[in-house]
Amino acid sequence: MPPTMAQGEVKNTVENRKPNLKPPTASHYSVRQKIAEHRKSLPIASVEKRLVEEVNKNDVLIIVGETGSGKTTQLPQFLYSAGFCREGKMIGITQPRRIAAVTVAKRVAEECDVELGQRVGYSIRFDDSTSSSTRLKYMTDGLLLREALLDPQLSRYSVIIVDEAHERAVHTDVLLALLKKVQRARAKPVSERTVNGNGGLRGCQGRKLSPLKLIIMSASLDARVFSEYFGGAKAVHVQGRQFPVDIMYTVHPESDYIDAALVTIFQIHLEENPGDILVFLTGQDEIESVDRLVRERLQHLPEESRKLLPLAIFAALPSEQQMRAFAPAPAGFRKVILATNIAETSITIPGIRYVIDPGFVKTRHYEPSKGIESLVVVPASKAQTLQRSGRAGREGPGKCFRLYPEREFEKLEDSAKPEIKSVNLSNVILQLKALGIDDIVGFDFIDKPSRVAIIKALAELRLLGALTDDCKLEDPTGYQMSRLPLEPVYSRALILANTFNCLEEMLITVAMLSVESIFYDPREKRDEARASRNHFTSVEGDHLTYVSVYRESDEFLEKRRKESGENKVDKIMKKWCIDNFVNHRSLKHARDTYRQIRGHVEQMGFNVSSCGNDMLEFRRCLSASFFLKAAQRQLDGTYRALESGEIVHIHPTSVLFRGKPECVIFNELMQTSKKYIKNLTRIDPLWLAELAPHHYKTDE
Ligand SMILES: Nc1ncnc2c1ncn2[C@@H]1O[C@H](COP(=O)(O)OP(=O)(O)OP(=O)(O)O)[C@@H](O)[C@H]1O
Repeated sequence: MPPTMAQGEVKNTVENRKPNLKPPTASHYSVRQKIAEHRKSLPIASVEKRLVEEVNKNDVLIIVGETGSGKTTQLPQFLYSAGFCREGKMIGITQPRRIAAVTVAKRVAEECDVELGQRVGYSIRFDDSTSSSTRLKYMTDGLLLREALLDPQLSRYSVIIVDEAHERAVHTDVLLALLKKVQRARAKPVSERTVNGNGGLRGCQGRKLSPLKLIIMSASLDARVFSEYFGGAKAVHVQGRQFPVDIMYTVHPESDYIDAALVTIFQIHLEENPGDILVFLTGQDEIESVDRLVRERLQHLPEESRKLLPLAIFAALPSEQQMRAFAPAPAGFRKVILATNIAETSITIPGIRYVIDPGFVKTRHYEPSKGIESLVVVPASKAQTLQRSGRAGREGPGKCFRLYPEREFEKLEDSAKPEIKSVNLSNVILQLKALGIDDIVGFDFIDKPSRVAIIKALAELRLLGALTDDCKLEDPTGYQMSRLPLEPVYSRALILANTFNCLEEMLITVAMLSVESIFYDPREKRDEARASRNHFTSVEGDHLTYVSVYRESDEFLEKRRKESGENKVDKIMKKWCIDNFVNHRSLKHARDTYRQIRGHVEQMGFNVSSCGNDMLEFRRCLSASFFLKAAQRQLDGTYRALESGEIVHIHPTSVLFRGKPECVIFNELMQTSKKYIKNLTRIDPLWLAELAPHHYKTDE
């Protein structure tokens, strides 16, 4: 698995921004008027008074409303006007996804006619646009969890709104469980608030706090599960949606949904009224190949029909590139936005009138007994499908093209399985431990993860040195690991690299592993691509190769930056990437991630040193870090993963595919036609016993 990042701390505050003092213009008034009319027209507007009353009466309230009814943008404003931010208190609104937190905050700031970062702001991993005047704070649920590490009673908040709860993202589930505890703690008299040890919250003493209001918002109709979890909490339904969306199905199943999506894109482009298109695909690779195919097919159209602009949105894309999809298309052009399910909920992309939904989603699947985590493409659920079509009816009537027959829709699951049931729990458990919650098996989850999954994660955390043998958070390693916004195995790798004097190399590795595909391998030019990358391919494996790609690009960039100046950097980098068959977007993202994680480890007091050309030391450090994922070659040329005993194969994209070394460590195991291991380094098998003796005991 790539080192999927949890949410982290904050930077770049806008505390000192000056207010905008320009006098309003006529066009400003007309924009204000339009916004006021728009707000009044939203279905939620007619129930403002009732919702405020319900929030006053109930400490937990569940609000269910159709997509686009105005929940995310309006409810916080209603509560602000009703006085919930008196005495400097804040309303926190959490989202499962970063992109939603940012774009909705921007929109609400615009609606309130304030500068982003003043009354309305957002806070996501490594990016904080809030100030001391912020009262409506949009953020990811992971970020609020991290805030709870520093302020266990969330004392600055009067209300927390948990949005898109039906998605059941792992952080949302953990957050809801934590909020239940915080609510109880804040309801107690001050003298009883310090609850330590099993199931408690650490450090809850302090001045008197008002009760915390909790609002859970969801578009799906099943509020029951949340209501039961919160002891029969009241649910309110907001009726109505803003604009109708026509749903179209295919007559027959499509054998190739990529091709079907392409055909539909061009049908809409050539035959339908103006309006942008949003297509839901499963991942970066798919998005990039559809992007290429759209551009190729456009070349065969007459000049006047070529005004179609493909744009991408996926998680690994740097924020500023994601934001391009939100800008209006150039005059006369139609945008076609190729997105993963990160564009599925909460967001409004201006201009979208058409949605194309092939009906699939890539999700994580975890087999705790084998410790295997993989990404699998599965049919989307009904709830996801409804969210997708909802993206088309937000500024006017829309159309949604589902690329499967209607009878298939009926067979879909109502909602996706809670993520907590299908992920490696080591990250979640480490966070709970850091929050002072010790009894994980007895913890009050909405849906309990399996006992095997909990036990496996606890064992992994013990092996990584985060927990003691009796599962207590180990000081200082465990605390340091919980502070880094990374999966524990990668946090541990960075801490170890500090002692091996190769922190710089490990930072590069972790950053490069956090992007989906660093190399660009067009099918028709595969040999050419490999040859052009020969000079930075390391016979020792993929990690060392990533380090040399990163370094070479860095050196090249530094040299050119001096020669040509800052503003040409992006162009120069793009050319270097094309020449070397490196994915420009991925490398850019990896460079960003490197800077961010480096900031974190420096804040923790680590000195970023490099082992220079002594790659042996780096390989030993990789072995010490990833010893849980080691594989040994067998007589028939296949490999056996030492931890699970699974028979695995080196993935053809690995630089070790042909080399077939005796023993390797790897980061990712994926199941397609076979079980493949990806991101490998050749190691000496004796290192395992030497560097991880607690796991690989030798018989003497
Ligand atoms: N960035 C934006 N630009 C233009 N209009 C927007 C923007 N964000 C929201 N809107 C408008 O406000 C309406 C309500 O959006 P809001 O996000 O509050 O709805 P919601 O009920 O939370 O929907 P969902 O459950 O789909 O997130 C949208 O349908 C759209 O018309």
